[in-house]
Amino acid sequence: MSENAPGPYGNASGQRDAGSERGNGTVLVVAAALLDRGRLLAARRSAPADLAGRWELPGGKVEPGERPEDALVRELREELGVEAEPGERLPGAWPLKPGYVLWVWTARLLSGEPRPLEDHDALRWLARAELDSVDWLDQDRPAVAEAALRLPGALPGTPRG
Ligand SMILES: Nc1nc2c([nH]c(=O)n2[C@H]2C[C@H](O)[C@@H](COP(=O)(O)OP(=O)(O)OP(=O)(O)O)O2)c(=O)[nH]1
Repeated sequence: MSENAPGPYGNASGQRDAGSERGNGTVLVVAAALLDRGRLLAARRSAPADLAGRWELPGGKVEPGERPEDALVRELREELGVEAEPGERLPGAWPLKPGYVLWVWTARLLSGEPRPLEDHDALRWLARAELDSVDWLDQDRPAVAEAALRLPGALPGTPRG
């Protein structure tokens, strides 16, 4: 996989975190579809005000020179207090606010129990049928739908077999 910033969003404008830019003006945000015992971890943001109270996949911005997978491991350690191992990258690159793009990996817990140490004030493990029970950030919904495909159990209304 390319280590470079995703291309299609390179001309996006708006306020950005210059320290996290990856050379084409796009800030790469990495997040985890942390999967454990058939459930996905959802995290409720505590800041900034416009995102607080909404649910997301835990993660954060890739720092200059940092490999995205390393950033993911670092963010999960800082935010949740766990050691985790990235698995597959979900197909897709999802635009967030202007100038930010989201890449998501599945991840599995190696040690620790997630706690909302930073950026979040609540965590929930959700089975596939429970994914709609939290108010996801709008921009996260496509990534969550992709992650849902990695959870066991049919979606309501999906024919079996
Ligand atoms: N981590 C994460 N951020 C998301 C998601 N969806 C979404 O719009 N964002 C936005 C929120 C922030 O504007 C930006 C990521 O910032 P962050 O605050 O999580 O990153 P960070 O831990 O590196 O931040 P910082 O406090 O070090 O600046 O992307 C998501 O699912 N996960």
